[in-house]
Amino acid sequence: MIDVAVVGCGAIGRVVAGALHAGEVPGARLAGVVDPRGAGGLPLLPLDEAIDRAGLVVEAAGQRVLADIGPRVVASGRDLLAVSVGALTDPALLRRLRDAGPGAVHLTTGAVGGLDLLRSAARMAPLDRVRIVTTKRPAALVQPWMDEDEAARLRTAGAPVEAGRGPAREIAAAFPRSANVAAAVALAVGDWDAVEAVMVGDPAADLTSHVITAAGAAGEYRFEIRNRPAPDNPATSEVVPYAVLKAVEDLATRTGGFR
Ligand SMILES: NC(=O)C1=CN([C@@H]2O[C@H](COP(=O)(O)OP(=O)(O)OC[C@H]3O[C@@H](n4cnc5c(N)ncnc54)[C@H](OP(=O)(O)O)[C@@H]3O)[C@@H](O)[C@H]2O)C=CC1
Ligand SMILES: O=C([O-])CC(=O)C(=O)O
Repeated sequence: MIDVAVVGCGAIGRVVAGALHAGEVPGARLAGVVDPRGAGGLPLLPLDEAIDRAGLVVEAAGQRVLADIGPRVVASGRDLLAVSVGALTDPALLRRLRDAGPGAVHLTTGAVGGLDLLRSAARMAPLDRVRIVTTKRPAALVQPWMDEDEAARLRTAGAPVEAGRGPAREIAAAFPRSANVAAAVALAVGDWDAVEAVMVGDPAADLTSHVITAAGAAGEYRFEIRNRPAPDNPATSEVVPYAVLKAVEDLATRTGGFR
């Protein structure tokens, strides 16, 4: 049985911690939740105690928190399941997490699919022309670094507007609550520079979409994902905590079963 600590009790962490606490994940149980805002009735722990008690720490709190706590978690010998994978745009953090050990780092597939096939194709030969176009409700894409005009252009958009376009490394850092998937694609193809990310705000986007395209010697790929936004955080797709729970279950039941 793995004891799991969940850091961050928002749209993702609350569902993950709730399912673990209710005994819904074979081989895993909740050690506690870390969140300065509280844990909505779930057992709340200070970070140090959570790391102490857990075999696996799930980060579901944001890119800055992953950067702050990640190296410490793996250095303590606990495994880390990272949700805010856009933090890995920082090469120094990526290196520290890779080298820190003895705990291992696992990444959730989060809001997207197709990463396994992209990884296989890139292993055969480098992929080029990799792109991810993310379309969400415009308000979810407003960022603190935007000037008034840019933020207003998004907030009042009556039609789709491009909010950002560039290398996955830049876009995943510029939209930390919305473009972790761009980092996930770059990590899957093993090349930050090969992946272009485009962020679109669309007032008619009832569903959040991620369209991933890639081409290379292995073939041509197009994955279109259309996710329902989480009711309490429209920047996050509702399916994400279930991707986390699937990863926790896979880690907890490494022997036997079908994946
Ligand atoms: N890989 C993927 O596909 C996806 C990744 N994400 C990533 O997951 C993150 C979490 O998403 P979501 O649950 O929707 O976000 P929420 O904002 O709903 O929840 C995050 C929670 O973490 C809390 N928190 C902040 N700092 C800390 C800290 N130091 N320790 C513990 N808890 C803390 C927040 O509190 P407060 O509000 O007070 O800051 C909040 O309660 C996003 O920021 C994003 O980076 C999201 C969607 C998809
Ligand atoms: O949940 C989503 O659809 C994607 C997202 O916010 C992210 O990658 O940060």
